[in-house]
Amino acid sequence: MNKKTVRDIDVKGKRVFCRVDFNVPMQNGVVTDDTRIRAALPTIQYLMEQGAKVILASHLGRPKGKVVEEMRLNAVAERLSELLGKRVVKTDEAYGDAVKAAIAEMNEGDVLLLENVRFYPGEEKNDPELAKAFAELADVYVNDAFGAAHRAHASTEGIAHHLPAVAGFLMEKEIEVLGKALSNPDRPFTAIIGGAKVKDKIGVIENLLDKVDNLIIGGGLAYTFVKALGYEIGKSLLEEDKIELAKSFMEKAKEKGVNFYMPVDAVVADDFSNDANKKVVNIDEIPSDWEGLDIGPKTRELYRDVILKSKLVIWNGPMGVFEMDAFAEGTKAVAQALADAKDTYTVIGGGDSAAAVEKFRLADKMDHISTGGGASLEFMEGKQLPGVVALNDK
Ligand SMILES: Nc1ncnc2c1ncn2[C@@H]1O[C@H](COP(=O)(O)OP(=O)(O)O)[C@@H](O)[C@H]1O
Ligand SMILES: O=C(OP(=O)(O)O)[C@H](O)COP(=O)(O)O
Repeated sequence: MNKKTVRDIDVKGKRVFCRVDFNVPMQNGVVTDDTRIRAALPTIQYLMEQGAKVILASHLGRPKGKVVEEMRLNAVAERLSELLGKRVVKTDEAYGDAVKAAIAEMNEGDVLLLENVRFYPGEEKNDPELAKAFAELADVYVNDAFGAAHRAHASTEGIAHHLPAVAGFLMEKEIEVLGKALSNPDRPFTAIIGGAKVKDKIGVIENLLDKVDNLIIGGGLAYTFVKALGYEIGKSLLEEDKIELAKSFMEKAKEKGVNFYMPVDAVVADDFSNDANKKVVNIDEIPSDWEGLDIGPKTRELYRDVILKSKLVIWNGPMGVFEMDAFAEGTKAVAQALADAKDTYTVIGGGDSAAAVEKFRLADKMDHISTGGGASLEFMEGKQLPGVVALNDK
């Protein structure tokens, strides 16, 4: 990465404003998945060891510029305290006199967590006044919030123009791993794209066709491609106005010599429910009243073979409606193949794919699970991430 990192600056005795992505799932005021908090620990612990006063800032959810009680960061501060084995002070605001007073009390190595930065309308608008107010709290800015790096907000972008601005270790690792995957990939290089956000992901496919040897399509996304081949897809997910684009991608794949893999069979159901009647059919035999909710057994085998022969695989988006056990087998099979592919570097991106890998207890078998869904996709599309661009060059 051509950006400075925490290693390139002296932080001893300095107040460090460190933007993290603590946008974690919560239920009834309890953090239900602390992956993103744990992912930021190396940077936080490094700053503590170096004698910095660590001021952490994050968003949680989308409160739209207002205080939403359930989106306060108190539970996050508690979880972080447990993980660090040290009390983390939490302020009820993210800037202003009370916050300044709390910071003035800090000793070297102390950690303080500001309130949800999205409680202020200026955050998402990247308001220069708010960016300045954040900057006034500190001497140095560190961005370790890879998951929010595709957002040009006051705490991810604006503030970087007022202070020495460097990347944290998580940011560095994400950019390095994803960058390596795209710039100098080990081959065969395979991308697996699934999930349901057809509109968001179709752009990624076009870009990936310039880079990969194999492109595997699954999940709800696949049916627009099946339709493009002229087959009946029943009530399966369809993005009607993307059919022509899907056709053009299949042609582009042929021109470029990219192996384009689509499901050859599917698990279809007569209802979108775990208890629906279901059966396995060939992909050109989907009954008109049924919908495809998972890839079938032949497809699972085909995809497994491709994965095992690959040296690098990036995976974004589940193969089926894995939240329902009846349609989880396809996603599980792909996750298992990735876990079994010992000589293959595996990168998982996207909230649901990461959750699926966790659900099947295979997370520790993957080489890299990205903390950013939208961010990793935008990065893989070749877009510049504003949160990274704003940091100081090496
Ligand atoms: N065949 C399908 N039909 C409908 N929804 C599907 C299908 N396959 C997967 N999905 C849904 O796609 C969702 C995840 O899609 P998406 O948000 O694009 O993935 P990610 O979060 O990994 O980027 C899951 O909730 C899953 O149930
Ligand atoms: O959870 C996040 O994005 P993701 O679901 O795409 O991984 C990030 O914290 C960014 O949140 P946002 O999409 O509300 O800006």
